[in-house]
Amino acid sequence: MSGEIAKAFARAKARGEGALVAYGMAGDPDLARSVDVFTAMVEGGADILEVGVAFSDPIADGPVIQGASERALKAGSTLKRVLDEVVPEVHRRCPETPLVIMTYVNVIMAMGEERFAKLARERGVSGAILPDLPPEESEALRATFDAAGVDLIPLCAPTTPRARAEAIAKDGRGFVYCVSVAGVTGMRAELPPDLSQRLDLVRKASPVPVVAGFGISSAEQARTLSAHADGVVVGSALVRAAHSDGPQAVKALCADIKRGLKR
Ligand SMILES: O=P(O)(O)OC[C@@H](O)[C@@H](O)c1c[nH]c2ccccc12
Repeated sequence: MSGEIAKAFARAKARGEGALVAYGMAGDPDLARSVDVFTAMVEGGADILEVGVAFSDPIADGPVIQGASERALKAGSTLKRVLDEVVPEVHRRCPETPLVIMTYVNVIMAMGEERFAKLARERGVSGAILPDLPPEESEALRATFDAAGVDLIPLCAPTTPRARAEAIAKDGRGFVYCVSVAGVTGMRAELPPDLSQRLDLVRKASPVPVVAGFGISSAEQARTLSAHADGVVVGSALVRAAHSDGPQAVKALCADIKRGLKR
């Protein structure tokens, strides 16, 4: 375990707050300016940063993040450049805030799992989220990441059977990412009514914190979920704010959602 992620959740909890995991696309609109977006998230109160690395076929992403992914690729963003140019600078500016790489398995395989884990750790990465990682491969990859000190953060979906969700949670590193809705990333007006109950079940089985993500964009949604989760992930709403209004809007939206997470 990297330890930094556990500490970030503990700090939020000690302040009586749920944690905000803020997602941004590294390289959107370009590498240097995405560093300013991540910095603004932390200024707005984000507890953990999810650093998106663009991939040409982002199957789990809706239109907002797909658009960001295309802009990032056009700006020349690659995993190597994100680890060389984005992660170290965000880590230097925000040394307390754990950084989690979020990308697709192919991107990691192209670099080599071991090389990625070692380089990521050296540059200041605490964990990784790989939504298309097949379950059969997760054990081997978890061992490789464990050896380097990078937490492989598991996801569970609404379609994951209860026993399976509990097993996933028991092997969780960093935190468990509970996906709120079946489908792709993107803001939603309504979250499923059984989400709270699912979170309660996973949380009971989980030795690590549990967060809800997908579809969350408002303080009100964050408030509802904070009774059932240790934190929430906000992605598309922040990516949209960054694209249309820039870092100050990102900071304001993070601060607003953090208000919803006060217990
Ligand atoms: O965009 P949303 O609906 O707020 O969801 C979070 C999400 O963006 C981030 O965690 C994420 C971006 N791409 C993903 C792909 C799969 C799982 C999670 C993600």
